[in-house]
Amino acid sequence: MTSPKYINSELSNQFQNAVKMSTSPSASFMPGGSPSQFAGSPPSSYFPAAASRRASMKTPAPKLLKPFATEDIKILLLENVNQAAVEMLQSQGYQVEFHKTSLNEDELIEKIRDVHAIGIRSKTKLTARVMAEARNLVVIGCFCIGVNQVDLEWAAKHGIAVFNSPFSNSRSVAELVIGEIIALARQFTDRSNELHQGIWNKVSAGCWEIRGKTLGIVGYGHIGAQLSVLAESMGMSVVYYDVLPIMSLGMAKQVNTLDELCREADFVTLHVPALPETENMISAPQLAAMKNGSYLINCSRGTVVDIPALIDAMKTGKLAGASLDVYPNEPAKNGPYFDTALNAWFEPLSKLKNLILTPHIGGSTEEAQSAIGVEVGQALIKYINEGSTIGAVNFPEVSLRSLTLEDENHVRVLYVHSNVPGVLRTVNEIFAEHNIDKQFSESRGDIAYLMADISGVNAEDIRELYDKLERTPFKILTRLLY
Ligand SMILES: NC(=O)C1=CN([C@@H]2O[C@H](COP(=O)(O)OP(=O)(O)OC[C@H]3O[C@@H](n4cnc5c(N)ncnc54)[C@H](O)[C@@H]3O)[C@@H](O)[C@H]2O)C=CC1
Ligand SMILES: O=C(O)C(=O)COP(=O)(O)O
Repeated sequence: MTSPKYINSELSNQFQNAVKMSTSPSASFMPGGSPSQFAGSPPSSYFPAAASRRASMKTPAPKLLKPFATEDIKILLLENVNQAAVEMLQSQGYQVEFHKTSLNEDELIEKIRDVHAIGIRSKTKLTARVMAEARNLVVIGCFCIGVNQVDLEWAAKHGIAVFNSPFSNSRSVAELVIGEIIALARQFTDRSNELHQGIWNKVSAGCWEIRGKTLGIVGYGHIGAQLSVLAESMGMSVVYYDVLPIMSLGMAKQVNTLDELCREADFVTLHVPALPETENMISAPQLAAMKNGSYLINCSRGTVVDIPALIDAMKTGKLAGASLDVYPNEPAKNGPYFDTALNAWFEPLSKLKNLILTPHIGGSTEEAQSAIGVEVGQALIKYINEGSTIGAVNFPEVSLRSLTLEDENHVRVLYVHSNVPGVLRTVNEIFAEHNIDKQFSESRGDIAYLMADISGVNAEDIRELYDKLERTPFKILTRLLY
């Protein structure tokens, strides 16, 4: 990491000056944080002992160490993340800036510059270009399942941990799909639209029960497996295709190829992540392999279905219906128009019969959103306050017991580094003069992460530890909590 991250407001005059030059939080900040000592471009990456004591003096109990002045931490929350998360983060004393929508790239670059943490959902694209502008960012919270919107590798290589909520909205998606299967089989969105226009159209031709039909699930993960159980309970047979061999639930049967699944299923539903391998996974050849008069449902990602090919299959009657919740270019905020300039296929699509179009609402239920808010909010707090990376999607997972105020002469070292030979020897030489209470290290690909609790250190020792770790050639990010 070229630009270090956190301020030391006590131990260095240079840093103190930076702190004095800093501005108060802008008017758009949510209430809850106290006036900030936040430096525009903080020159150091460690947390101040005196500031932490200041913070803990303000809140004497409980005895969980606030290892820095929590009110210095800035968090940007986009895309209307749930209020449960907003309140949790505010209650830590962090400065929380909240926006209902995602931001375009220029706005995002402007906003991300000084924040330590950002919370997003599926719309906000955190590209290398955007993240490179973030001077203090140490953690990203994706308040959703998908993490394809973040350049995970770049983030890891620059010491930025990414967390998500791997299954808090799975049930909501599975229930939506069950609703869509019945809606498509009975053409009920068409009947409803007709009656809204005063047209009574009582028909049974082309309308079916779902009992006894076959559901083909592509991607038998959290959502696919949950859906499998629900579908069987309603009398459907289930086949699934996955790149991994996965134990089936109930009577579901794994098939060997996508082609086989397409040939067997009456309903094909997609539950794979956005990956290069899943791009246009359902295109003309797969649609051709599907049964005549079958149905397609996509609640995964817009990249997975080739929409022009789907339009053709609907127009020829090959498909009797389809349901889309996700699209290649989704708008940043709610509003009257879908951007037809970006999505030339939108107009022909919108005119098709028995085609359900929903605005990416698969995970949008009260239950899912509050559970996600709590889960990701907690992960952010654990990482910021304690360095725990349990549940991170791009980082080695490491945790040590919670910090306490038992020993004031204690420091927790968080050291993200390149996974190369010789690091532990070097680091342990740096630690050698002190008492290491606990140390844990884990690697993931090119990145490794070491946490160590060291006791019997004074402010000077801490400063020295920090400087020495910062000078190591394999360092990506050093944070000290005390
Ligand atoms: N519409 C919405 O609001 C929501 C959409 N999603 C999307 O649904 C996706 C799936 O979610 P989960 O079930 O939680 O994910 P998961 O990670 O639990 O399961 C995905 C499954 O897909 C399989 N897979 C990966 N590549 C594959 C390939 N090329 N062919 C066949 N199988 C493949 C994996 O092995 C895994 O079993 C998410 O990645 C997200 O993009 C998730 C939540 C809400
Ligand atoms: O959880 C996911 O991956 C989703 O697609 C839901 O995204 P959202 O939180 O609605 O932007």
